[in-house]
Amino acid sequence: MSNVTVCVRFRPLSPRERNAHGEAICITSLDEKSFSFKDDKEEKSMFCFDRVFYPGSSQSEVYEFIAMPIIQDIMNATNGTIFTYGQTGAGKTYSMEGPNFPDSQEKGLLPRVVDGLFESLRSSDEVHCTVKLSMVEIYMEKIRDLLDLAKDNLQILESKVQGIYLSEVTEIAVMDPADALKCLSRGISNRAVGETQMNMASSRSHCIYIFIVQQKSTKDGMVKTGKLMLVDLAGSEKVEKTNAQGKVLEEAKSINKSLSSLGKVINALTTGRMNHIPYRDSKLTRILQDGLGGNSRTALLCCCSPSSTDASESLSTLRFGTRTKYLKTPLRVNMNEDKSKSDQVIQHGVGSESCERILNRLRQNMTEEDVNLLEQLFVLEGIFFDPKSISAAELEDMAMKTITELQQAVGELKDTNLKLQRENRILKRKLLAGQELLHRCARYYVEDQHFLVKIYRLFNSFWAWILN
Ligand SMILES: Nc1ncnc2c1ncn2[C@@H]1O[C@H](COP(=O)(O)OP(=O)(O)OP(=O)(O)O)[C@@H](O)[C@H]1O
Repeated sequence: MSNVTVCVRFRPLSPRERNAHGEAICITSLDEKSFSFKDDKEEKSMFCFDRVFYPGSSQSEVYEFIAMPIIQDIMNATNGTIFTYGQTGAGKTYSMEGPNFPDSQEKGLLPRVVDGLFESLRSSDEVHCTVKLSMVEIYMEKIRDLLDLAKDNLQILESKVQGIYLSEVTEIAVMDPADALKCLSRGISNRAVGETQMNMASSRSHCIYIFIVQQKSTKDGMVKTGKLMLVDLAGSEKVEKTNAQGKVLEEAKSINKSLSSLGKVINALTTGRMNHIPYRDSKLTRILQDGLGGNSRTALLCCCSPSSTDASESLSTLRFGTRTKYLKTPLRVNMNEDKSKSDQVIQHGVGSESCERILNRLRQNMTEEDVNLLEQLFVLEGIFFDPKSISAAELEDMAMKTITELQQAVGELKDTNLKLQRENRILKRKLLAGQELLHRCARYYVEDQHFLVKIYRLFNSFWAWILN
C-alpha cells in the first residue's frame, strides 16, 4: 500500500461566488473517489483520488479518513505529515484549524488531531509518554518561531538521531488536550501579530505545526518517537493572475518558488530520479524532507473552490494532487534504546543505488541463498519493488495512473496546440504588417528616385543657364 494518501476537498460556493456567477460549478460527482471536471475551456476530464470530499462533507469525515490512520502510525513510531494545498480562499485553513479555532463545532484537523493523539496515548499504560509541540511559519524563506516571536530566523539542521530538526525552536511539553490547544491558540494569535507587524496576510506564509510524541517503555527503557507535522501551505495561485507588484510580487515569487520546489521534489520521488532529490531548494522542502521521502506516512488534502470561475486554479491544484498520489515512501519504525544507553538509529531511505546493483554487490560477498533471504526481507520491509507482489488493487492503481497521465498529457497537448495557434496568428499578423511596410518603403524609394532625377535635371538646366 502506498504511504501517501491524496484527497480533494471542494468547499461550498461562497455567497460572493453565488451572487456573481450563480450556481455554476466545475465538478460533477461520480462517486466518493472520482469526479468529472470541466475546465475553463469547457473540456471535461475525469479525476480519481483516494477520497473526494464534496461541499456537503463534514470536518469529522475529513479527520477520520486523513488523520486517524496517521495518528495510529505516530503511536507505532513512524512519522506523519498532513498538508493542505490550494489557492487562497480554497479552504485550507478551514480544513486545518476550523473556523474560530479552537472553540467551533466545526473543529478542523488540528484540534481533532490533538484529541486523537491524547486519546491514543491514554490507552497505553506500560509506557511513559510525552508530547512536545512547536509551531513555525515560513515567510520569504525565513523560519519564524510562532511560540517565541523573538526567534525569527530559525536554522534547519540534520542529525542521525532526530533526522531533520529546527535548531533552537521552542518545544513546549503539553500535558493534555486543553494544554495543547492553549499553546496552539497562542501560536495562532502570534501569527496574526506578526502579520500586522509585517503587513502581510496569512495566505502568504506556510504554517507548520509539529508534534513530537515519545513513548518510553517502563519495562526495558526503549524509546519510540513519532513526529507529526501539519502543514497549512500558502496560497498556490499563479503570480500573473494576482496582478501583484512590489512587496506582494516578491512574496508571491517566494511562495511560487517554494511550492514549485515541492513539486520538483515530488516529481523526483515519483519518477524514480532518486539520486538527486532537491530538498535543499527551499526551506519548505527541507523541513518536509522526513515527511516526503523518508520515514513517513503522508496525506495531502487538495483544497479547491467548486466555482467555474476558479476552474483553471483548481485544475492546477488537481494536477499537483495527481502527481503526489504516485509518491511512495518506505515506512520504518523510529525505535532506539534510551539515548543514555545507545545512540543507535534506523537509516532513512534506500539511497541512490539501484536494487540490482546492491544485490550484485552482496552476491560478491555472500552466498546466493543469503542474498535471496535478504531480498525477501527487503521486499517484506517494502524497500525493494517486487513485481510478483503487486496486488489487483495496485494494478488498478497503476492503470489509473497511466490513464490520468495520458489525460494530463492530452490536456497539456491541447493547451500547447491552442498556444501555438495563438502564436501562429500573431506571427501571421506581424508578417502581413512587415510586408505592408516593405511595399511602402519600396514605393517611397521609387518615388525618391524620381525626385532625385528631377533635382538632378533641374540642377543641370540651372548649371547650363549659368554657363551660357
Ligand atoms: N468546507 C467548508 N465549509 C464551509 N465553509 C468553508 C469551507 N472551506 C472554506 N470555507 C470558507 O471559505 C473561506 C475561505 O476559506 P479559508 O480561509 O480556509 O481558505 P484558505 O485556503 O485557507 O485561504 P488562505 O490561503 O487565504 O489562508 C472562509 O470563509 C471559510 O470559512
